[in-house]
Amino acid sequence: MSAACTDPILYTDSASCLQDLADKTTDILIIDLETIGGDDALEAYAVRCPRAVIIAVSAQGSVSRAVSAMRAGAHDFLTKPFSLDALSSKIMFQLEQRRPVQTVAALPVPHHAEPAPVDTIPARPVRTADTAGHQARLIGVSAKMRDIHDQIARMAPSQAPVFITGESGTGKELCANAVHTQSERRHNRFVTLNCAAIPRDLIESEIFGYVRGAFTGATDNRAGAAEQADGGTLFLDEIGEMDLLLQSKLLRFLQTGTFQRLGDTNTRKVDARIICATNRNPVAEISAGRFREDLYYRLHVLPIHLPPLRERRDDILPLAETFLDRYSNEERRSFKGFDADAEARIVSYSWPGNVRQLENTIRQMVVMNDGVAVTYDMLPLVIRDQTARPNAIIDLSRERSRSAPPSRPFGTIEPLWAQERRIIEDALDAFDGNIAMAAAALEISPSTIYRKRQSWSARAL
Ligand SMILES: Nc1ncnc2c1ncn2[C@@H]1O[C@H](COP(=O)(O)OP(=O)(O)OP(=O)(O)O)[C@@H](O)[C@H]1O
Repeated sequence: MSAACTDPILYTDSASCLQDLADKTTDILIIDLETIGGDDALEAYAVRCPRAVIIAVSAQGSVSRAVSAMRAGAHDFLTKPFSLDALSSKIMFQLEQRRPVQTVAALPVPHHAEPAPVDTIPARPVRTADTAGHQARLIGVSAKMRDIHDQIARMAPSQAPVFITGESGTGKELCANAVHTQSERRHNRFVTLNCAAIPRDLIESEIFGYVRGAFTGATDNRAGAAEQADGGTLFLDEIGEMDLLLQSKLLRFLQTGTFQRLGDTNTRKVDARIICATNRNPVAEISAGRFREDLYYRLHVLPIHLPPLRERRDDILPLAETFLDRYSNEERRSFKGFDADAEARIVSYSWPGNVRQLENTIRQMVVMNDGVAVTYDMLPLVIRDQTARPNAIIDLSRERSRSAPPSRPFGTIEPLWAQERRIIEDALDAFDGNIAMAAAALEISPSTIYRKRQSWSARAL
């Protein structure tokens, strides 16, 4: 241990330790949980020293205590009193895991090729797509989209991470899939994990998996998205939704290719190319302290920015025609195209919800009408009338709940979700349905608004 630890420093108060850690490179942290004030405080250390080995020690030696410390960022746990030998072997083990990849591969560390424990159950069905054909093609004829196609073709053969930005509905997931299907990884899986769609405290187990007993309800061993994407591509959508602690774990994964399932002491190694996407401004997120700068630079190797649809109007008609064709076939309608007035309106509309809004609009129109040509009158009111709220078309549940009597289980007290809903809807009204702007004004992420809307729809059913 003395060979591994040079210049050990003993701190007896948390504040000065944290202060010093900001300026020092620290390899090993041995943290007494009772001294620092528990798991919440431990997170601060893990965030401050993402590369350090963290061994938590505590007088309370229960399994749940150890698991919660490890969820808060510790790599291992020791119950007091412990021998120096025990501490030393845990540190040496953790340091071995951090050796460069070729050394780790040579170690007898459980690799993904390790025979699955008998009680291992299949990974949670994270959304995946394999070779081309299971996902729609990324359509675009505008100069901006031609440039994107060109970037995708150049980036696909690389192993480097791709960082995709763009407003919601601009096609970031489709773009990520195009990178995968044009790469040599296309024969393996494309695994998508939408960080905005799962509760924050479950994101880690969804990415890295967990072992039985890691937390209440973990009754089996489960592989996470990273393991499912071995040999293929892991697409982390809405990466801005990850909390800082998990960001530091992701950083470790990117640096070493290794990770541990939640509650596991075995280190696993996978070869997954990472593509991530966000509809937030990553630089602003870094300034606001919500996104780790070092993680950003790790991920932001091959950037792609998808422009909003209103900035590439040449794409609108080809997209609209593709969707018309697709949904006419699906719904058994006879539409063959748009008449001149309908076409002019579709092309001039601002499409604040981007391609997703265009696709939903065409689909809705096809379901509600039939004929050879789409006429101006068939267009939803919000498209015909530019002054109408643009989100009306996609938010039928909201109208339904507005006309429904308010649910007030405790007399005059409005439930929190309803108050929240009112505030969000007012902000949407103030910005003419523009989710990105409403979210910015409320200082929340656009995906939070989407998520809330989903939960309101579920209540309205
Ligand atoms: N260029 C395109 N060609 C064909 N379809 C597209 C294109 N761009 C987007 N779409 C379609 O629009 C919808 C939204 O696309 P996608 O989910 O990729 O957007 P996103 O930017 O990832 O959205 P979010 O940020 O909300 O996750 C999907 O149904 C997708 O198939």
